[in-house]
Amino acid sequence: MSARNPGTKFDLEHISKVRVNTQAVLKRAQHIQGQKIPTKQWQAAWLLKAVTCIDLTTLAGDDTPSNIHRLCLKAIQPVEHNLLKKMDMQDKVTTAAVCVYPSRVADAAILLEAANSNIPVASVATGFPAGQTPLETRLQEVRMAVADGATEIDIVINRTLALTGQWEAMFDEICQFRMACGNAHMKTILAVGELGTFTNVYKASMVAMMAGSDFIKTSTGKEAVNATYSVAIVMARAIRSYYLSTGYKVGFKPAGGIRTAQEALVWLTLIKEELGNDWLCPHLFRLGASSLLTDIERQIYHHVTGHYAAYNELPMA
Ligand SMILES: O=C[C@H](O)COP(=O)(O)O
Repeated sequence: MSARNPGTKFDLEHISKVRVNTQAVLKRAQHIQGQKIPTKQWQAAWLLKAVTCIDLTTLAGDDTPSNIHRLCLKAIQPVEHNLLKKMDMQDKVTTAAVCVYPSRVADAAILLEAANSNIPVASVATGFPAGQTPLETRLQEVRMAVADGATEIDIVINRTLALTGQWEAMFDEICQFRMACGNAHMKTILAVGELGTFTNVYKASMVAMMAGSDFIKTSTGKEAVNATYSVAIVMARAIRSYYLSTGYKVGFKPAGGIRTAQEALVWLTLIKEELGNDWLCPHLFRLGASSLLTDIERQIYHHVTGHYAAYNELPMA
């Protein structure tokens, strides 16, 4: 991770002045989508970069110790060794983190320690996904996840406070979550699909960063609308503006519904264009995804071998 963001004082004047130009954002998003993604010869390398930025996630009601173990083993070796060798990759490639519910943190932490891996365990918390539980319960959840071994905490904001314009109250809550995180890095999920306007998304991004978030994250993956390119542009502009005024680089994590290698390439392009190369690393960019890796593996296999035979699938006669 880069230097921790210590946060700033709550700046009501700055927050009240924010007005986002929706048309300009939509136009920019269209432009990014129409951009040429990396040429074929570079795509395997870009896809490998995407793998190293994935928070490999399972957030399901039927999660058990065994599927958490499988998730961790996949995070330790996300791409087959032979393929890496063919790409002249000597380094170990792992995903950036695993991301699980608080009750499953210990399962992941114990397995990763036994496997001698330092892949961080990220835990969602604070009443994920809706955040509609009492503040004390939400704080307690953060403390328990940290005690069980999570070194990254993905908190959800209180959308009620955002939608009723109580930005300072939201700032105060996030500051308390930050305290409860201790040394763990804090990613703040805005649940953009429930914030109504781009202006609210920008304001929520700013408040989250002022309160000391190390990352801002689009979505829980459980809202009807999750990570979109237009919302990402709004959040990236807020990150850039916060960096210019404080000198601190806050990370960005799109999450929810990201399933294909092609989308991963667009996300990397967007970050490169909006925030620059510094952000193209796991310290400042994560892809939150439960089912993206399979397609990336398939595409890497295709690029390396020249075949489109379905990787990890039975060959057709
Ligand atoms: O935080 C990560 C998201 O919950 C993952 O969403 P997804 O299951 O749609 O990939």
